[in-house]
Amino acid sequence: MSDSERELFGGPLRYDTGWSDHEWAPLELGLLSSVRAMPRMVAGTLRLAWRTDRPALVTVGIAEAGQGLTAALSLLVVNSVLGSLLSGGSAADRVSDALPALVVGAVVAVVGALLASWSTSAAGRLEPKVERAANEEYLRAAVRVELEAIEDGEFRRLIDTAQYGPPSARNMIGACVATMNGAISLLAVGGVLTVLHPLLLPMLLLIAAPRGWGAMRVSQRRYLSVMAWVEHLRASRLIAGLLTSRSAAHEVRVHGVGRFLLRHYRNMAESAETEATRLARDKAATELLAAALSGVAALITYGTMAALIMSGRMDLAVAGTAVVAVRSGSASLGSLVVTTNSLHEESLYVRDMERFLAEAGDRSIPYGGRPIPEPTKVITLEDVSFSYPDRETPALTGLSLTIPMGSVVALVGENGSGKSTLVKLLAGLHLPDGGRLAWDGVDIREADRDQIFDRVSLLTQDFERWPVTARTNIEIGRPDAAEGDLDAAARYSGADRIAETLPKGFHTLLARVFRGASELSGGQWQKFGLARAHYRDAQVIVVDEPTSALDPESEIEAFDRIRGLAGERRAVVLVTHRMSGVRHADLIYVLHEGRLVEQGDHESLLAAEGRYASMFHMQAEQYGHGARAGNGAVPRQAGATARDGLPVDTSAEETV
Ligand SMILES: Nc1ncnc2c1ncn2[C@@H]1O[C@H](COP(=O)(O)OP(=O)(O)OP(=O)(O)O)[C@@H](O)[C@H]1O
Repeated sequence: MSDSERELFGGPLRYDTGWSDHEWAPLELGLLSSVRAMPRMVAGTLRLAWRTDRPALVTVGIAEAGQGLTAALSLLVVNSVLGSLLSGGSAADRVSDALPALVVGAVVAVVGALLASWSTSAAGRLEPKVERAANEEYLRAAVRVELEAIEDGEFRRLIDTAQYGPPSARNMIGACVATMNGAISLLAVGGVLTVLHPLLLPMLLLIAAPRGWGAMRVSQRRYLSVMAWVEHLRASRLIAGLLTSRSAAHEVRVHGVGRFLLRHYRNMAESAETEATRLARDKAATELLAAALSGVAALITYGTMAALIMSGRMDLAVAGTAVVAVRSGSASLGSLVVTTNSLHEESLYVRDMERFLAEAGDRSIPYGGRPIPEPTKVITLEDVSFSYPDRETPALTGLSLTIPMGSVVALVGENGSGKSTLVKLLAGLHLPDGGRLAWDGVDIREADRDQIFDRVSLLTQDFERWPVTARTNIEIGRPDAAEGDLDAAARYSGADRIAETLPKGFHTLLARVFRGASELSGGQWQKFGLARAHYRDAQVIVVDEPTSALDPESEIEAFDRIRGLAGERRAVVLVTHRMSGVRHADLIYVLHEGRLVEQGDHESLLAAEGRYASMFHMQAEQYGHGARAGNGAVPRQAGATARDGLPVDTSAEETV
């Protein structure tokens, strides 16, 4: 770590995401522990593949076992050929003796090649299927979990890590096939050697073990080097990004941050180079040590073999076969180490995904439940309380109120008073901790939640700006509708006029990052949001701060339109800090610290001179219009609007 990393970031720059927990995974396994962990990892992959495409898996299995058999057969062929070549007689006789075995060897080699390509094609078929199946399982589980799980930081980390599960499951197929291949060839070679001479197998292990250890160590060193580079690279990319970013451009120039960061950039590059040199030296030393150990083992093995041959206890042909076997066996072991390592790393992500699926299953929104009467007449809350898991003070306490259909209900209160939380409870996104929330007498805990979702239209402050076309941005309000009235929805909110100005009208992509796309202003987006809420055509329409980005004229229009959404069978629940929008609501609920403190219509609440009245007057007085003089009437014609769209008392204005 460089001084600059210490000074700028307080240490190495590591991500605080779920996947970063596994960044060091390849260093966790030693030679023995990887052998021990192999059956578990292979079994996990096989289970996944079995669920996805059994014929392909069986094909891979047969082809791999067949390849093991061909490896064993080819060793026996080598033994037989060497036996013929080293026997007595003329050279021509010896070669013609060896000919049948050579032909068998050629056939075995062809069969082996065919089996290898059969296995490759079946594994290639299996891999994308496994990834797709795992991806679908992951995404299906993710969209069904309760909102509370989504808001839980630990669970979010799990969702984040689990997204790497599907590609890892795919990679595991390849790694598993390679591991199986290595293990089967090793077994085949071991089996043949044992048959040829009982001492040959221990000799193979003796010579192959240092190679395996060396391969494992070199791969770990290489990984360590990559990781050291990654952290440096990450830090220098961050600095380079800041130096060229638009948002930092002002301070980079005026405050001299450019010079400061450039100095650190150079400092980090220098220490990265020093580290790279050190690692290269270390790697070379490890490789040398592994080669020396392997050389010593080879010396012992070949020395023993020579002694055995000279004492007549080993046939020369067997010794020749053993040399070939030892070479191919140690190569198999080397690649086995590498593939087991990657199998281990990938399996960690697959395990995370399995953990996610299990937890998501426990935290998912249940299917089915009691049906809700159609159409709903009223939503009632009786003594409802709700706390967020990580908060000590409840967000809502003892809340009793009703939302009758056919009315406009406004929720007002200071920041953090619980309005948005109440909205989430109404929409069925959270369940109350205490009390009862019922749709026409059906408690939400027992109700069919999908039916509730179906009857709610949600336009929140941070409603989604989908990176799709303008048209789909409205139609996504009810994505499965056979045919909705797009024109009426767009006309309703004024989105039609915005679409006219877009290069491809309603077919314009709304996402600045893509070529040919357009971006809307905040207020224009809100009009699309309103159109979406209209298009959804639901029974309960919840609008949370719908006008914060609108200009005064549009805001007044928007409030009129939102009120217009209410019908005999519909209710509009309006959350806003703009008191001008609240005035015409049929019912106003005033929340304070999670409790309902006042309720009534605008006139009665003003007359009560309580919290609502003081909030209303305070907002009006801010603009110096002496709202207390009148009843706080808000002009409904754009011409008489205050410049910022806040309540204006026209009679007071005349006085002023
Ligand atoms: N996802 C959350 N996790 C934990 N606490 C939350 C969460 N959302 C809101 N809260 C807390 O619950 C309380 C009520 O918040 P809520 O968002 O319902 O208030 P609000 O009246 O809508 O506020 P605002 O006017 O600022 O939108 C606050 O104390 C807030 O900090």
